[in-house]
Formats: sequence, structure tokens, C-alpha cells
Amino acid sequence: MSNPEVLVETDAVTRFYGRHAAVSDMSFVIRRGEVLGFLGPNGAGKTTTMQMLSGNLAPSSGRVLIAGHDMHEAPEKAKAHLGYLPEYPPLYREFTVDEYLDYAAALRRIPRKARRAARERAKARCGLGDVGGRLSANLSKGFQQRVGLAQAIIHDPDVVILDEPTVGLDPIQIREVRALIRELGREHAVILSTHILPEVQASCDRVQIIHKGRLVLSENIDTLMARMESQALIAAFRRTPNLDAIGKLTGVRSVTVDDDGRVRILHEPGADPTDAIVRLAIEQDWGLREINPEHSTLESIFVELTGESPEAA
Ligand SMILES: Nc1ncnc2c1ncn2[C@@H]1O[C@H](COP(=O)(O)OP(=O)(O)OP(=O)(O)O)[C@@H](O)[C@H]1O
Repeated sequence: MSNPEVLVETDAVTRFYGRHAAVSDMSFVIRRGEVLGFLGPNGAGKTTTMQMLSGNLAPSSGRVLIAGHDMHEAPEKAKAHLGYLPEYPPLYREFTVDEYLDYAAALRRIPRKARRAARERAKARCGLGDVGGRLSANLSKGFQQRVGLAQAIIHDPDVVILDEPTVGLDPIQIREVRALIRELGREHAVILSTHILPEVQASCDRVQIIHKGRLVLSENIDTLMARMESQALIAAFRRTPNLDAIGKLTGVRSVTVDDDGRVRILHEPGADPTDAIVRLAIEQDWGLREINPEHSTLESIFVELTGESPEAA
């Protein structure tokens, strides 16, 4: 599909708590077949945004449209198209998984006759086939999270909203939930919030970084990865190298010396001059000590965009 259907649209959404704007002027779209990662440090406004998208919190201004339905004007229609896994999913601990999912199906107004099939389908998709008779309370955190996901997709919604879906899970559970998110993204539009930088790399097609309630970046994951690919080398020599000679090598854009005496060589994307520099260093006896690509990370991009480290923010 060249222009897949827009399933979520926010138009200048703002939310105040008192005089504090938790989310400001937020506009974006999500299309079918897309997993959008909403990345930001604690307190950035992710949960507030998820709650507005899911219709659990009214924006102070701006509009949310789900599958073309305005959340404010037609909340029932809008909500019928979405499933929501809140940060703390409400699990009825004394219910078995099947009872809980039946209840979720009833809440979603799935006709009584169709509930069993909906439940079994959601369980199969979330890897819950064997635990239908178990009490939710006795399941591991990873399985409880799958139950939360199963209730979010029981009515096969167009849009799935997941707030910090892997918090508290062990590495194997995290991998499984991420695989499930990718699978959901094939047919639905998925938005997930996270403060974990690698999570978006693992699960998302597109990333939006939110900082102090504002979007500071919106990019395809491929573009972001390309941006993170090295376009600089850091080299150290025992003797002073001929910087002009390095500067004349094919693909080299600029050569500078850092405060610590190491040489920073910026080059064209895809034109790594490492081999040529090593040859020059040997020929001219500069005493090469190290030469490494300088990788930018999502962390460094975050710092570049916001001027703060994710932890400090
Ligand atoms: N009910 C509330 N009343 C007042 N302020 C609130 C309320 N909920 C959130 N805030 C404030 O709004 C800002 C955004 O909070 P939000 O929970 O949306 O951030 P978050 O990115 O989801 O962070 P976290 O991951 O810690 O939940 C924070 O400054 C928070 O203190």
C-alpha cells in the first residue's frame, strides 16, 4: 500500500494540569501497519498522551481522531476501534484467564455467541493457549502482561495503545512481548510508550521523542538508524600526523584535533577512509595507537535534541 489508512490523528493536542502543560501542541498520525514508539524520560508526558489517545483523559484543547472518529464528539465509535494496555493493567486476580477475557469481551460488547472464539483467538495470538484455566494471580509477570495484551486486542481493534509494555519483565519475556508487538503491527496501528531507548529499535517502525510535553523528533526508524551510523573516525598517534594529508584522502570531509590530542576525521556516509589512514600512518611513521568509528547512539541524539541526558531529564 502506498498510502496506508490513517488510523490515529492528533491535532494540536494540549493537556494542562493546573497551570502546568504536561503535553503541548502535539500533532501526529499513525497508519495501519505501523508501530510507533513514543520515547521520553519519566515525566515527559507519555502516559498523559496515551490516556488522551485512549479516551481516558480529555485534552485541554486539540482533537484526537481514531479511525476517523472524533474522541470527543463520538467517543463510543472512536473507542470501539481501539485497545488499550495501561501502564498498570487491571487484572482481576481471582478470575481465571478465560473468565477475565470473557469479561473483557463482554465489556467490548462482543455478542455472547462470538465471545469464546474471540477469547481463543486473542489467547492464541498472545501465547496463552495453555493457561486459560489458571488464576491470573498465580501467573508470572510476563504472562500477566500477555493477559493484559490479550484483553487489549480481544475485539480485534484497528489501533492498539500500549503504555510501557515491557516494564518489569525479564529479558526473555521482553523479547517475547516485543515479537508480539511486531506481529500486532502488521495488521493494526500500534503505539507504544517507553523510556527504554533500545525498545524502539527492537519494536518500532517510527519513533517520536517527547520531551517536557513536546515532540522533539519524529522519524522513521531506518532514517534514525542511518543517522546513528558512523560518519566519523577517532584516531590517536604517538607522533604528530600530517593533518593535510589525511584531509586529502578520498571521502574525508574534515580533520580536527580534540582537546585530548586525538584526531577526529569526518567522512562521507559509506566512504570509510580507515584503510587509507592506516597505510599513511605506517608509510609516514606516525605511530598509530588507535582508530575507531565514532558511533552516535540514540542517547547522543536525545542529548543533541534536548541538551539533557535521558536520565537527567
Ligand atoms: N494527575 C496529575 N496531576 C498533576 N500533574 C500530573 C498528573 N499526571 C501527570 N502529571 C505531570 O505531568 C507530567 C507528565 O506526566 P506523565 O505521567 O504523562 O509522564 P510520563 O512520560 O508518562 O512519565 P512516567 O513514565 O514517569 O509515567 C509530569 O510532570 C507529571 O508530574
